[in-house]
Amino acid sequence: MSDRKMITAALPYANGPVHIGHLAGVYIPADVYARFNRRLGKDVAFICGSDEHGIPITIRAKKEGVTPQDIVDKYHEIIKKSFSNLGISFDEYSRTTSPKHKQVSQDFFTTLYNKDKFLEETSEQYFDEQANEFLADRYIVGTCPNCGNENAYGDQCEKCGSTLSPSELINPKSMLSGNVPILKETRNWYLPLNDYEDFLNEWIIEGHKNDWKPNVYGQVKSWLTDGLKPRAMTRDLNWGVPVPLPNADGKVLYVWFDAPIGYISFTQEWAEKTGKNWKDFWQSDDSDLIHFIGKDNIVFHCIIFPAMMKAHGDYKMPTNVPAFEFLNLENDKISTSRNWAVWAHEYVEEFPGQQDVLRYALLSSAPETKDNNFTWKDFQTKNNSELVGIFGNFINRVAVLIHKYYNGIVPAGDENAVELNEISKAATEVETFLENFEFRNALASMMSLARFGNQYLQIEEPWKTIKDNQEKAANSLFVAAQIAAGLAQICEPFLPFSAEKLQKMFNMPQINWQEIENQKVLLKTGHQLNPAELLFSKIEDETIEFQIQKLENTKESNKKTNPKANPMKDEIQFDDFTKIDLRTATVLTAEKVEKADKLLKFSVDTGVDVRTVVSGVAESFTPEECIGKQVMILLNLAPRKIRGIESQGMLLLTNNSEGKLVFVTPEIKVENGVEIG
Ligand SMILES: Nc1ncnc2c1ncn2[C@@H]1O[C@H](COP(=O)(O)OP(=O)(O)OP(=O)(O)O)[C@@H](O)[C@H]1O
Ligand SMILES: [Zn+2]
Repeated sequence: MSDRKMITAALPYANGPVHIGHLAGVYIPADVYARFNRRLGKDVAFICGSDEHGIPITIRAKKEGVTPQDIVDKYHEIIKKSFSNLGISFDEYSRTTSPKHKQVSQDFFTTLYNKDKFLEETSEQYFDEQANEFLADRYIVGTCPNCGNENAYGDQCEKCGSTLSPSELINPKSMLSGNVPILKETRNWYLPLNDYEDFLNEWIIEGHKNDWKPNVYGQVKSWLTDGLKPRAMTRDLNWGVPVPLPNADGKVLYVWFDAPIGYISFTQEWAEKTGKNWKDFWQSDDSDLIHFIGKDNIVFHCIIFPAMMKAHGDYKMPTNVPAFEFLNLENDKISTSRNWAVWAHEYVEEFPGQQDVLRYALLSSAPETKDNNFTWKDFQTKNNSELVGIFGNFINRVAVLIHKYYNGIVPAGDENAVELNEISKAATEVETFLENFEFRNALASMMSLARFGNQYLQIEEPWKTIKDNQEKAANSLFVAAQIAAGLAQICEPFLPFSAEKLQKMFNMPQINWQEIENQKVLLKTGHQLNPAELLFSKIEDETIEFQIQKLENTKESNKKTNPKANPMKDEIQFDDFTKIDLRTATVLTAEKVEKADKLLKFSVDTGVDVRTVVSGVAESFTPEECIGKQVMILLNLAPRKIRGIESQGMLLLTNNSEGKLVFVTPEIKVENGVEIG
C-alpha cells in the first residue's frame, strides 16, 4: 500500500454538458475514492479537466457557425461548475487547451520521437481540394455499402450500426464543400502497439488476473488475443496540439495521444500551485495510479496510454483501472444528441440543496459490473425510504431527543456497550469495499449502520424509558449519539454535504478513518450538540411526475423534429434582434461574376435604395430565374468586397432537401422596403 494516490477521472469531452451517466460511471465513484483516501491520510492528487480537442468539436463548431474555441469555452465552464456544485472534489480541474498542456504533450511526443519510438508512414487519405484540407473520417459522407443509407459517415453508418472506413463508402462527399474528395498522400507518426504486446501480456494478463475487474481484464485480453497494430498518433487537422516537428504544418497530435497526457500536465499545473512534486505521483514506486473511466475508454487506458508511458520510460504503470459499465435512463441509452439525459446542471437548479440525493441514488445503482438503469421512481424511493426513512429519521430522532431531554448535552452511558462495535465494523467494511472498488457494497455498509441505529432506538424506546428508568434512557441515547456521530464521519465520502451539516450538528471535527475505527466513543458525556438541521426531505409524486413528463416531451419532440437539423445557437436578447434590419426587396437585374463559378451579382430595389448584392447562388439559379423575384434582404450588414465588387447587404436563402439553395420570400407579394419582424 502506497502513501500516495494519483487518482484520475476520464476527461469529459467539452462538446456537451455532464449527465447522470458520466456521474454514475466515473465522477461520483472517483470522488468517493478520493475523499476516502484523504480520510485515510494518503497524499491524494485527484485530477481531471476538459478534453477540448478532436473532430466532434470541430464538427459542432462548423454546424453552429462558431469557432471550436467558442464551443469548448462554453462547455468547459458548464462542466466545471456542475462538478463543483455536486461536490466532486478535484484537486485540479483544467483543460487540454491550456498552454502547459500543449508544452507537456509536445515534450512527451518529442521524447518518443527522439527515442525512435515512432514509425513514420505515408498513406493515402481523402482530401478536399476546395477546402484545402485532409478529411477526417467523420467529415466524409456517402452511401453505406451495407444498408444503402445515403448519410453514412466515413467511420460508421448510424442507421445500421456498421463500422466503415471511408474507402468503403459509395459516392463519398466532403462535408466541408459537398465536393467529391480526392485521395492524396500524407505522412503520419505511428506507435507500433504490436511491439508492446509482450509487455502488456506480462503486466496485465499475467499480473492482474486477480485484482483487476473482470470486465476490464476481459476486454484487454480480447484486444491482445486479436493482436495489436501500429496506430497513428498524429492527424491532419487544424484543431489540436501541433505536432512539434519541422515540416508538420497542418498536423496535430491524435486526441487520444494528448488527452491522457492531460492527467500529467494538469498534475503539473496543480503541483506548481501547491509546491508538490508531481513526479512523486507519476514516477515513484510509492504511488498508486488509479484511472476512473467508463467501459468505452478501456483500450485507451489499458493499452495505448500504458504503451506510450512505457515508450517514454520514466512512468509507472497504473495500479488499477476500475472501469464502469454504462448507466441507462428509463430503459433507454443515454444520449447527448437525442437529449435523452438528466443533466447535472439542470438537476442542481431543479433540486436545490439535494446534491447528496443524486449522489446516493447514482452510487446505489452505479453500473459497477453490468449496465444499469436509472428511473425517477427509483430515485424517489431511494430518497423517501432510505435517506429520509432510515438515515434522516435516525439522526433526527437522536438529535431531537437529546435536545428535548438533556438540553443538547450528551448524557452518560456505557462506554463499552457492545453496540458501539458496530461503528468500527461499518468503517472497516467500507474500507475493505472501497479498496476493492465495490462502491455499492460500501454504500450499503454505511446504510446498515443507520439501519442498526434505527432498530436500536426502536428496541430501547428511550421516549418510554425516560419516564421510569432514566439511567436506561440516558444510556440508550448515549449509544445512539455515538452511532449517529459515526455516521456523520463515515458518510462523508458518499454524502459530503450531509456530512458537513451532521458534523456541525454534532459539534465535532472531521476525523480520519483510523480514528473512527479505533475510537469507540466519538462524543463524550457532557459534549454539547448544536441545533438540529434538516438533512433530507420527502420528494413528492408531483416532482417526479414533472421529471418524467420532461422526458416524455423529449421523446415526443425527438419523433417530430428533423434529425439533421443543427442544434439551436446561443440564446440572444430581443435587443439583439432589433439591431437586425430585414426588408422585402425585388431583384431588378442579375448577372454572372467573371471567373467565379458560384457568384451572381444582383441589383435589388430595397424600397430604400437600389443597391448591389453579390451572392453565392450561381450553382442553384440562372440569372434569368432570379430577375423579378421578391426576396428578403439583410439591409444593414456592413458592406464587403467580393471579387472586387462591393456587396451591400445579404439576400436570405435556405436549402431544399436536395441541398439546392432557395430564396426566402414573403407568402404573397408585398411592397419593397417593408420591415420584417
Ligand atoms: N451512460 C454512461 N454510463 C457510464 N459512463 C459513461 C456514460 N456515458 C459516458 N460515460 C463515461 O464518461 C466519461 C466521459 O465521457 P465523454 O465526455 O467522453 O462522453 P461520451 O462518452 O461521449 O458521452 P455522451 O455521448 O453521452 O456525451 C467516459 O469515461 C465515458 O466512458
Ligand atoms: Zn448502414
